Amino acid sequence: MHSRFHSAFAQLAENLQSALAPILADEHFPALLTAEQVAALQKATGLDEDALAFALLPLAAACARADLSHFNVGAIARGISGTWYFGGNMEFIGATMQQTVHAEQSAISHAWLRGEKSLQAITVNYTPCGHCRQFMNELNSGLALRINLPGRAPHTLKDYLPDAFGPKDLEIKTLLMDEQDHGYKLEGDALAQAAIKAANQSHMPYSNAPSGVALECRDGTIFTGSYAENAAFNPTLPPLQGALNLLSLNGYDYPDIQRAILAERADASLIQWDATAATLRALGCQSLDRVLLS
Ligand SMILES: O=c1ccn([C@H]2C[C@H](O)[C@@H](CO)O2)c(=O)[nH]1
Ligand SMILES: [Zn+2]
Repeated sequence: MHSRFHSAFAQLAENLQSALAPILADEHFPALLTAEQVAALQKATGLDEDALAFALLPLAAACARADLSHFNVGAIARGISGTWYFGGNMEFIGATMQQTVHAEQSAISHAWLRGEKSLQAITVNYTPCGHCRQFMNELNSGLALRINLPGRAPHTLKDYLPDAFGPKDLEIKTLLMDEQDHGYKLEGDALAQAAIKAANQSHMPYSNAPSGVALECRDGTIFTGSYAENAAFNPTLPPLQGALNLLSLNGYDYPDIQRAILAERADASLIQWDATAATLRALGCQSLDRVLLS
């Protein structure tokens, strides 16, 4: 089991610990539970889905990388496929606060990048901040998304974001997690192709500037992140954040990054290159290349 889970795991109920132990045994447990695993955990614990998600939250919070605040937020996004995706907040020392990933964004981006088509619910250990409520309002589940918080009755995003501003106000019909393919040809080596593929799936209806990042670890594993824009612009999740989030959730660390590639258009209205290079440099990674989409 990855060391970040040790103390949270030790505090879980015994029946949950026994059922989870084989799932968590892999150092690179992908921080998600398939529908079958969720069903098995329910059977072992007698918990309903909502109660099980709350019981698992300490493990999601253990995925947080809150090196600045030491405030660990955990979230579990439940996909319509039945898979559950963990998320934790990520802070990047040596970068800017704007690079931070909130736990809700982490879980949602995780689900999206793993091919989930829509979300049913999200369980979080603290009340979601305004930025996260706005981020969630970009999703194709819309205001119907269920939000479960400890000690509160389940509500929907509609309750937590009254009088909402969103994609509709800008006449945008394609929403986050809707299937998208911007059709750029896959070229170059495997890492370059992974970055282009991620850019092809990006959600950028406001700028029309696709981008994707691919990170290669020393053991050859590749993680990709797609750019996810938001109607309110600032809650946008850059492509590097998506890739770093997956890498970290899968039990890898920044020194494991061997090579990084950003795919974007040279003539785009918004450019990721400088922010991507700056954040990677802060994490000790100097080897960033750029593939130009054309
Ligand atoms: O809804 C929230 C509010 C805050 N945080 C994180 C961001 C930052 O890392 C830390 C302090 O705000 O908590 C979240 O992940 N979700
Ligand atoms: Zn937030």
